Amino acid sequence: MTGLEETPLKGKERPIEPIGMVTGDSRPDYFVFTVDPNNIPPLYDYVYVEVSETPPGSDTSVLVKVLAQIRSIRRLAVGVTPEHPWTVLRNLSIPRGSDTVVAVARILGYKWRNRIYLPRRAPPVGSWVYLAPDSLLEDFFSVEERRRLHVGTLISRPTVPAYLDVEGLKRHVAIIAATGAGKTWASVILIEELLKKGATVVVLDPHGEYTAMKRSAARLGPAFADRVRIVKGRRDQEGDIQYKVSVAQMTAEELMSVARVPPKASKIRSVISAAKKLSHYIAEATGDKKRWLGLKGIIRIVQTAADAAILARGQGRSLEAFARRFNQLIAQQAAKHTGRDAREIDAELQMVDASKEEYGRALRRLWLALNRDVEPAFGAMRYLEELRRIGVYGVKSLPLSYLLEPGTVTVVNLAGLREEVQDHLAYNILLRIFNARMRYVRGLEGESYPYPVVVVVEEAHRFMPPRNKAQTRSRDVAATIASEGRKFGVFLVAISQRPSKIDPDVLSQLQGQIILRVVNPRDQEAIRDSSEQVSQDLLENLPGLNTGEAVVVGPIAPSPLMIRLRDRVLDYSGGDISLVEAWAGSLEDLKLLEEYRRSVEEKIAKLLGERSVDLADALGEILGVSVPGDVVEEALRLLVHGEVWASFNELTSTLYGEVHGLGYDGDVRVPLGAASCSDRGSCVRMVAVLLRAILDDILSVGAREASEPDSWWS
Ligand SMILES: Nc1ncnc2c1ncn2[C@@H]1O[C@H](COP(=O)(O)OP(=O)(O)OP(=O)(O)O)[C@@H](O)[C@H]1O
Repeated sequence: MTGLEETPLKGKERPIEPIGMVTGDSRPDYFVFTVDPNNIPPLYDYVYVEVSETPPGSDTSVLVKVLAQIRSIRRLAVGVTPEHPWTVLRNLSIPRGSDTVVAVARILGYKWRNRIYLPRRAPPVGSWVYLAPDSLLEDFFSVEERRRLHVGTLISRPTVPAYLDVEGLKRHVAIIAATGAGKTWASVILIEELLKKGATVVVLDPHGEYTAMKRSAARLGPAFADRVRIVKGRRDQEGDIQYKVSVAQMTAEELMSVARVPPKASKIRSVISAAKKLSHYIAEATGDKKRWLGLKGIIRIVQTAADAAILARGQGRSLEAFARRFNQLIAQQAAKHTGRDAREIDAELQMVDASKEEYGRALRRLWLALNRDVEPAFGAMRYLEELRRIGVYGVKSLPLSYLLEPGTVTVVNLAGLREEVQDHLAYNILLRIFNARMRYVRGLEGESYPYPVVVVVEEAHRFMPPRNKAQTRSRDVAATIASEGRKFGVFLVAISQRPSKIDPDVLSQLQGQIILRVVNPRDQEAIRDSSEQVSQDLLENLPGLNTGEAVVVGPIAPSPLMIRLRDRVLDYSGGDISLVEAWAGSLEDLKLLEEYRRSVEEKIAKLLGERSVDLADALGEILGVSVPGDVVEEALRLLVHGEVWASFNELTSTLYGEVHGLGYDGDVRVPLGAASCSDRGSCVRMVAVLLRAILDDILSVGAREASEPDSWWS
């Protein structure tokens, strides 16, 4: 049979008018057709041709409707060229509609017994091309009702819903797009649909963009009002509960890397790792884990080591004197808290010292690091104190039940944390989830969870960069989840604007892809390299997508889909800013500045025992250097807009701190009463740290202890 004879429905039989005819290059995967100039469909619309095929499992050929999507349309000039001068063209009358319109259509396949197959034959030249009716598209792209995730409509057919297949999540998903193209929107829609399916979802959210979902959860229905939960990484961020990592379960190396102790600071490192080692023995001997196992406990041990080193210097400067003093001082502190006899605890510690080689070795390391100068101890305390202020590192880990709950999305708000800490928390959370599922599946002892978990990782390139580009803790566990998560029911949804900056081993395992507008050629290449399903012509279409339009490929889509994402129900923040709101926010900042000023003035007055004070004078008095008024203003601004941490060493009357923001990043060390300002920047930093110390009541020890009662995990 020739192609024309094969064309099935002609003349009167035709239920709908054709809009074109296959005229050009025709292959099993695409064909070129000439379009009726009075009936030109839009780009990305769907057409079909009827082709005789022998579907798999069938031994006779049948006529099937092969669906195709229009990927390009051109009008060809007839009789005129762009070289024709205007004077000639003006006098030519070319009737409208007489030009030749040629379209290229990418074949998507045909449906046979509920499955999609790709044809083995090219549509015959001369075949009629029809606009696909909605019913054909609905059938072609249908997903079984209980498996479907309703994410939008077909890009060119707002009347045809687009569904993803929840079972496709087993092969993981990447959401990729240029910045501002709608990645977070897409992920929020996916989360809405997963919630409706009763999924357990965890979102690692470095910018705190997803926290707004909680406020709008009830919009999904009354049953969903409590289904969004926020766990915060930083004490002063938005969240229902603080995430906690048990310091005791971290290695000393891990602790020092999150505390950012430089590799070259060997004495400080030695002090921290020795104190950490000792904390286990001291907690055991005193029976008071809460007091000694967390960061506070390790800081207490370092402080005690510094005190013991100073005392030992006056007593023959020997390791023995140091160890004796150290054990005594620890025993005294422990006795105060436990009500036990100090001598009894001291004797117990001496026994540990005598019997446990590790204990003696740790004491020796402390002595070697501190016998000449106790500065490394203060350095160590500064690093640990900075980490402690974040609030995430404590005695016990937050129980997994706060992170994983059936039918609930838990947003882990990582905003405001340094990169190392974000990475460490991501690593800790991914590992706990993976292990909990593995234990459940294998029936092992320990923390486990009975339902599959979807982990959404925003800014995935931060956590899983290529091995040769950057080192992160979370990459290896993400790679393990990407390759083995399927077996244990842990699925990744990784979101990024820079796929080229995601480890290719991980990216290639994310077989489902939701790709929105991508302009950068390197990122387009990364997408092509990671997925066999993204054809060159799809890639070429990516820069032309509008915000909220996406290409979906992989097991999550019934067939490669081009969709317009639906409106979301849940809110998120971090979309384009509204200028009106932003400027109104600046008035809020002014208010906050005033509040800070008033609060500092009151606290300083109390500290100095006066009724009222001039802020610049009073700060100058505490520091021992004159402080100009504009420096105080700038330091207040830094408190409002930046991040300022402070800790205080009573023994040396020295304030330590760290400042980030407004171009003042840096460390600060201020001997109170003997400070000096080398330049304006250092002066601003110094005053900001002092203000922070005053605001947080850490200049008066009694007030600090009172304001921070030990919680069960800190
Ligand atoms: N499907 C959509 N329909 C309507 N508006 C949308 C859609 N998707 C995104 N937008 C709007 O586009 C803007 C950017 O969206 P979104 O924040 O989701 O992008 P993003 O790719 O996550 O950006 P970033 O890279 O900054 O995280 C927002 O203002 C959002 O409201």
